[in-house]
Amino acid sequence: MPAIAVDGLTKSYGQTLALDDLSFRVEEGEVFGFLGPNGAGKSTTINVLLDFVRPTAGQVEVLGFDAQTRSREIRSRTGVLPEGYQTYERLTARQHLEFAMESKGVEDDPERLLERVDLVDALDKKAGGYSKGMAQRLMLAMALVGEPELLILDEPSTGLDPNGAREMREIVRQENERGATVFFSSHIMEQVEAVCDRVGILRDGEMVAVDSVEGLRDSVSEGTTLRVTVDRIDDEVLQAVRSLPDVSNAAVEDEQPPTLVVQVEGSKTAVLGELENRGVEVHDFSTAKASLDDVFRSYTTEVQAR
Ligand SMILES: Nc1ncnc2c1ncn2[C@@H]1O[C@H](COP(=O)(O)OP(=O)(O)OP(=O)(O)O)[C@@H](O)[C@H]1O
Repeated sequence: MPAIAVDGLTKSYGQTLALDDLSFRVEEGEVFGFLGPNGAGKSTTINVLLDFVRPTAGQVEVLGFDAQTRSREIRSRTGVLPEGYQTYERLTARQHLEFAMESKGVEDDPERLLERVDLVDALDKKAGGYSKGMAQRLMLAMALVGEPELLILDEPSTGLDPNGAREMREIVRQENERGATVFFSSHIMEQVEAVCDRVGILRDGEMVAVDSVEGLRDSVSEGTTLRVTVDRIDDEVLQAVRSLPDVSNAAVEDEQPPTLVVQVEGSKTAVLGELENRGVEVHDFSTAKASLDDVFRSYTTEVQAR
């Protein structure tokens, strides 16, 4: 049974088509990153999963339960960190957690939860005085209440400094090791790259790619960037490299020392071999995979590089 099964989900807000026949699965036990630019439909999708928003068309199941008719069962088994959190100024962290326990009908230990998110010092402090990062940590602790089967985190690193973001990633890993499925939306490539088994990229309400980070990287045309430092580059050499079958682009990056930057689809040895055949001495070379940022840009900008 998939943890999340979305089939033909469409959502219109009046004239605005927020989700357009969206289908995807999140398998049990995986960490799934849900990426997309502003307005792509990430929050709308999450709101449908939790039955805060009703679909115009389509089927949605979460943990095997229909999202519309069995939302109570879903919510009691799911930990949610919503976008645009709101803490209650007059309640302490402990009271927030007690409230979360009560509404889910589960028992948990507020102190242990706050230790996990590094907020135990604020146990009995009112949330009115919290920084943004503290409030976000508290919301995360609330999502963790009762060891949920599924965690849905909407932009979880909002308001967190780099340390907080790292700790958040660590918590995602721990929760996943304990057996939870994690579904989180983000604009932040690093977050997704570091913890996700698979990534789905949403654009204008449609899923334009779903794959592992590695698979997505391989799918964009600039698969690997090869940077070669040589003793000389002339036009003839450059043209010869450009006309190799696996090369999509080649350019002179630097004159001193002469450096070629080559986008290769397949093996880099053909490039190095061609240079050698032409009597060009290779001093040094390095390869870099397309970053997830490149992948994201290639799938979500108007003129797709594919
Ligand atoms: N309640 C609403 N009423 C009208 N239009 C809405 C409503 N909620 C969302 N939309 C529209 O639906 C589209 C998708 O919005 P959504 O908030 O789901 O995107 P998102 O990917 O979560 O964006 P962001 O990254 O900015 O949070 C947008 O065009 C948005 O303007």
